[in-house]
Parts: sequence; C-alpha cells; structure tokens
Amino acid sequence: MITMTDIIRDGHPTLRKVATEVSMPPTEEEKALLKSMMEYLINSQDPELAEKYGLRGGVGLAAPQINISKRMIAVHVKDENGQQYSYALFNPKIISHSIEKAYLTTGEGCLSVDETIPGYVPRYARITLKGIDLDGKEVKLRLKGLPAIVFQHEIDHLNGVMFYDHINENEPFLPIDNAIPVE
Ligand SMILES: O=CN(O)C[C@@H](CC1CCCC1)C(=O)N1NCCC[C@H]1C(=O)Nc1ccccn1
Ligand code: NI
Repeated sequence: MITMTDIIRDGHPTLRKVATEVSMPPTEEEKALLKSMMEYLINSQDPELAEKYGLRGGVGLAAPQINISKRMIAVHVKDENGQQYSYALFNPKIISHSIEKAYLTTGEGCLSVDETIPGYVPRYARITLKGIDLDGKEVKLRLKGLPAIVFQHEIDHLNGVMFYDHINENEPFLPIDNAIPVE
C-alpha cells in the first residue's frame, strides 16, 4: 500500500518533469499502480486508517508524486452536493474548458508540499476531459466546482506544474477576475 514515505516532496526533480503517456493497453503493473493510488485516497479519507498509517488526507493523487513519471491520476472527492466522484484514469486530457475561472477560497495544498503556501489558485470553472479507465474504456467527463479543480491540480502534476506556480506573487489573495469562489 502507498504511504507518505512513498510520496516525493517539492524539490524532487520528478515533480517538474512532463510525464510520459501510458501506452495502451496498460500493463498489469501499471493497472496495479493506478489501483494503489486510488486505494491511498480512500485510506487517507478513513480517519482510523489515516491515523493508523499516518496518511495525510487527499482527494487526488498523480503518479509523479510517487516518483512514477507516467500520465496516471486518481481522484476521489465529493462535490458540494455530496456527489462522489471517483476516477482512476490513464492519459487524462482536458479537451475543452470555460473562459470563466474558479478558485478554492481556502487556497490549495499538495501532498508533495509540506509547507502551507497561501493564495488563490486560478483554475478553469468548467472542464471537459477524457481519459482511459482501468477497464481500458474511454471516459469523457464534464466537470465543475471542486471536482473540476481537483482534476486540474492532478493534470498539472503530469506537466510538472505545482499549484503555487499559479499564485500571484505580489498579491496572493488578489481577487481573480471573472472567477467563481469554490468553498
Ligand atoms: O496532487 C494531489 N495532492 O497533492 C493532494 C491534494 C489535492 C487537492 C489540493 C487542492 C485541489 C486538489 C489534496 O487532496 N490535499 N492537499 C494537501 C492536504 C489537504 C488535501 C486537500 O486539499 N483535501 C481536501 C480539499 C478539498 C476538500 C476536501 N479535502
Ligand atoms: Ni498535489
């Protein structure tokens, strides 16, 4: 199982690499890895398991964070209506997005960044993405709100981008133009 010791931290070069596409069909090893990434998220959101294994809660995880420079992500998050989004995807790609932006009013964190870096992170308010799931099926998702923000944070990891790269250095909490605040 993945624990915090498997998660590399800011400064590790893999976090700044552009991850490689996974050739289809994925190998058994790649499928097992993606499943273990989803398992981490589920474990980390279980208070007992999180406590037992010292897991920091996560709603998303990208393979570069466990030092695997491949385009694989897992997302396990509830939206504001309590709808559960749980997706483990190979080669996710944003195929369209809104002009309008959105941002988490709390700012963002990252399991690969131990310190808190305050500030608003501008994201697209709505995205359409496609990817390949663990059964090898193409998945097309239209997302908004918190799930849309989580997927953008994860896809950034596949391109060597960290959340704080987006924060306005001089005015971290400068209101973002044409943007919806997401609680
Ligand atoms: O790349 C993936 N990561 O680095 C794990 C991150 C991904 C999220 C950060 C902002 C958008 C995606 C993660 O989940 N966290 N970051 C650090 C500790 C807290 C935790 C978190 O934000 N939890 C959360 C957020 C909203 C609602 C409920 N829980
Ligand atoms: Ni992250």
